[in-house]
Amino acid sequence: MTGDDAEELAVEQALALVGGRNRARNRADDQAGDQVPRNENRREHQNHREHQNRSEPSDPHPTPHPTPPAPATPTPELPWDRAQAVAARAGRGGPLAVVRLPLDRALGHVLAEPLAALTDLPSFDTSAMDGWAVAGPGPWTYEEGVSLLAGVGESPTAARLPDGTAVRIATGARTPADTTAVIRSEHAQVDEARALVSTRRPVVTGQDIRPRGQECRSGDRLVPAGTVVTPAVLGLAAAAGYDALPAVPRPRVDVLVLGDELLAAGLPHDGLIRDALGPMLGPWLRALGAEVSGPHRLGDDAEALREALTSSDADLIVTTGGTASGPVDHVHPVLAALGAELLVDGVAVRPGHPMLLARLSPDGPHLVGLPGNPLAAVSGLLTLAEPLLAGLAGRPAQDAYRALVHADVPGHPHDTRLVPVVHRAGRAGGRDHVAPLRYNGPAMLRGIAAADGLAVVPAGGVRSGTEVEILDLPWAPATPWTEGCFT
Ligand SMILES: Nc1nc2c(c(=O)[nH]1)N[C@H]1C(S)=C(S)[C@@H](COP(=O)(O)OP(=O)(O)OC[C@H]3O[C@@H](n4cnc5c(N)ncnc54)[C@H](O)[C@@H]3O)O[C@H]1N2
Ligand code: MOO
Repeated sequence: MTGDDAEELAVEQALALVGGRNRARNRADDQAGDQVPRNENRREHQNHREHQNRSEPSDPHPTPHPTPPAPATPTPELPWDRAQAVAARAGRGGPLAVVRLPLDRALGHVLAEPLAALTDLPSFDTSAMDGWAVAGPGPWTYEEGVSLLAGVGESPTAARLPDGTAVRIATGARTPADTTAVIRSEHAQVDEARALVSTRRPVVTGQDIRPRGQECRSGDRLVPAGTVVTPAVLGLAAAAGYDALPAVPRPRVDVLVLGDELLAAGLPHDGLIRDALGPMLGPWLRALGAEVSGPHRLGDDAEALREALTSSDADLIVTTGGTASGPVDHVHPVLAALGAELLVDGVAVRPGHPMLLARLSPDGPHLVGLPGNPLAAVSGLLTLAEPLLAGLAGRPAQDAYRALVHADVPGHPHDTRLVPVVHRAGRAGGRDHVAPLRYNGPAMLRGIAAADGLAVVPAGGVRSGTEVEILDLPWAPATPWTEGCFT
């Protein structure tokens, strides 16, 4: 068994202990990763790290080890939902820029202003069917060879339809003034010899006519600011007279991948592994509406990291790895050296608890530090980067939704868990639900690759049949369309 496997096993064993019968806050049970006190004196606290694994004095089953003094001012990890809220607030902090984008470049952007109709829709009374425009009660006489077609301006012969007459009309053609109704061609009897049209069906005034302004009047608000420009919004905007849309520019994101052990190609060898995050984060962040630069692979080089942070002109820098306190984990020391403000420094969530959110300077970019373990990085992406980007892009937060979970899902003793799930339709009268997926250890992507969401599992776990909050993945149907999502 590799070290990683052993670590996963330890995590799963710890989680298996939980399932409702051991919900006491007991850090000694936490084999998923011991707790790093979060404050500015991280190095000082490393000296106390060995003590963090031991039972607290209130533990009903204390270990025989002596209890060390607690660190002076430990900053607890933020609860998961608070961390999400801090990130969302950080994203909404500044005024939004507005650009006017031609329709063919606006897909996936967020509307900076409401879309107000520039015209009535339809902009004239329109035939909804191919058939006959008629005036008054039938039968109606018609003039051979005269047809009203879509796209043709007002016909002098048919600008007004006299009572008792009919004119051939195509779907989308403007109806002449005084038209009572349109008779569909399949409902009309045409007596060519007498140039007479009749119908056996009752004729309702206005039938198959789309009156001007039926869908909207000029100036009506069609969709609000904050709407993501989908293909349908593009169609509506074009119909309503727009050539360009007022949009919030995409937030620019630099992706910095840290780690000397990472290979950009080929098979793992000699202790080196493939970088799984570089290829994943660019498309994922684009799917969240960002314009992405990178991945820039910096190795474990504090100076390269400092240089990349100070020279970035992005709105958000996303780093991967180096968030913990190993000898080459440079994120915290470099942020401290730059005087960055830590808005979130550790979150009570598994996987991903070392994730962090910082602001490099009061008007500088934000930085989301994703832990290196790949599923932990996904957790940080959804907890911190997604709400932050939603704010920067002017996109309203998605309403949280819940779904039934089929199967008991073990919880962490005191932290939230994010567990890959897949939506399943209820069979034989059963309700739609989500099923948790295996291979959900912090270093694994096998579960999330098969998932369409992450279940937010509260501390202690949930029983089968419980409703849990679901975070959609960007490729799940409920999420906004963005151009180049998978390119
Ligand atoms: N003493 C402690 N050690 C660790 C703790 C802790 O609380 N105390 N937390 C553990 C947890 S939980 C996580 S998550 C990781 C976070 O570590 P870092 O953010 O510093 O990440 P690294 O140490 O650089 O890497 C961790 C792991 O992930 C692999 N990795 C990194 N980058 C990539 C990548 N781009 N693609 C694929 N795999 C990657 C790396 O090789 C390591 O195996 O810290 C624990 N340790
Ligand atoms: O449990 Mo860590 O947060 O591996 O992700």
